[in-house]
Amino acid sequence: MAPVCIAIIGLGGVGKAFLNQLATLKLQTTSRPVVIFASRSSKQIYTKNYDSVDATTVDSSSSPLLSLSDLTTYLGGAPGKVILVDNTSNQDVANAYPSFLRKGISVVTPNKKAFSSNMQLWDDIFNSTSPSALVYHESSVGAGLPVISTLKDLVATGDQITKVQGVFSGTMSFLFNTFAPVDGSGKGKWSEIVSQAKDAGYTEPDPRDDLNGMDVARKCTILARLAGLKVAGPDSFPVQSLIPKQLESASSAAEFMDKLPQFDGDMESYKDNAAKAGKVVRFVASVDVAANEVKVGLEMVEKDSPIAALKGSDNIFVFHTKRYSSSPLVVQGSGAGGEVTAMGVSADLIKAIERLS
Ligand SMILES: NC(=O)C1=CN([C@@H]2O[C@H](COP(=O)(O)OP(=O)(O)OC[C@H]3O[C@@H](n4cnc5c(N)ncnc54)[C@H](OP(=O)(O)O)[C@@H]3O)[C@@H](O)[C@H]2O)C=CC1
Ligand SMILES: N[C@@H](CC=O)C(=O)O
Ligand code: NA
Repeated sequence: MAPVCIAIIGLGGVGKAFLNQLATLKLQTTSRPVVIFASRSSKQIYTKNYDSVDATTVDSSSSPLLSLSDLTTYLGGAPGKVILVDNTSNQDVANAYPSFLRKGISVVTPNKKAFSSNMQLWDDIFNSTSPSALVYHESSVGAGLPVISTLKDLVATGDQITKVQGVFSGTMSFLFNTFAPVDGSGKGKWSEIVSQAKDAGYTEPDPRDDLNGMDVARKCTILARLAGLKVAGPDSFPVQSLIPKQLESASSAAEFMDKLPQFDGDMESYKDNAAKAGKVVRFVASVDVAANEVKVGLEMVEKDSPIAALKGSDNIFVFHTKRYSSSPLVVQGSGAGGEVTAMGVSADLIKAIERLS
C-alpha cells in the first residue's frame, strides 16, 4: 500500500514542534508517512509529482502558491491517503475542511475555529464527510491533555455529562497564577506578564484573542457541543473580556501591547478586591449541561481550591457526570505551549495513520 501522505499548513510555534515530533514518531505500521506539502502564510513547498519535501526549507522554496481550492484538488490527486495537518488559527483554512473531507482527505488540527464557529460548519464537518476521511482535534482544547478523547469516551459509553468546569486557558492560567498567586507575592505588572505569556508561546497569534475571553469561549463551545448542547457559537453566551474599553479599537496586536501598560491599574483592582475577601481572582469557565448554561469570566476563588492551586500554564477540567457523580473525573496539566500542543497533534496523527493503514 502507498505510504500515507501528509500536508502541513502552519509552521509557527506548534508547527515547528510538530515537525520535530514527526521525525521520530513511533508507529505500528511499517511504512513511514511522507510529507508532500508544507506551507506558512506566504510560502509553500510541494512538487507536481507528490515527491517528499523538507518542510524546514519552505522559506527558500519557489513553488507557486496554491489557493485552498487548488490545494484541495492537488491533495485529492495524491497517490496515497492524505492527512492534512492544520497548525494555523486561520478561519479560511478551517472553513475548507468540509471540501477536504469530501475529497477523502483526513484532518488533524489544534485549530479551534472549525469546531467553534457556526453549527453549519460543525455539521458539514461531522455529517457530510467521506467515510474514509477522519477528523481529530485533541489539541483544540487543553493542548495535548486528553480532554476531547475523554469527553468523547464518556459520551460514547453512555455516560451523561452534567457539567465541565475549570480553567481552560494556558494563557489565563499563567497570567493569574503569576499576577495573583495564593501567597500574595504577585510577580510583576499585568502588561509585563501578558508579554511573558506571548513570548512563552502560550497566547494565540494575537494575544487579544485570549484576553477577550474568546479562546476560552471557543473551547467551551467545543466541549458543550460534544456533550450534547446545541451552542450556536462562542458569542452566544456570557463571556467576560479583559480588554480595556479604550483598547478595543487598537488597530493591531502591536499597538495593543504598546498601550496595555496604561491599564495595569484595572487588573490590580480585581486582585485587591479578591484579596480583601481572603480569595484570589481566576479566569474560570463552566459548561453546565444540565442547566443548559455556559459562562466564562473572572471569579474570586477560595485559596485552597484546586483552581487556585494551579501552577504555570496548567489547565484543569473537572468533569461531573452521572457515573462520576460523587467524585468528578479531573484532567489537569500544562495546557499551552508548542511542545505539549504538538504532542496532541502528533498523537492524533498516529491514530489517523493507523486507522488509514
Ligand atoms: N500555542 C499554544 O499553546 C496552542 C496553540 N493551539 C492552536 O495551534 C494553532 C497554532 O498556534 P501557534 O503555533 O502558537 O501559532 P503561530 O502564530 O506561532 O503559528 C501560526 C502559523 O500558521 C501560519 N499561517 C497562518 N495563516 C496561514 C495560512 N492562511 N496559510 C498557511 N499558513 C498560515 C503562520 O505563517 P507565518 O509563519 O508565515 O506567520 C504560522 O506559521 C492555533 O490554532 C492555536 O490556537 C492550540 C493549543 C495550544
Ligand atoms: N492561547 C491558548 C492556547 C491553547 O489553546 C491558551 O492560552 O490556552
Ligand atoms: Na486536548
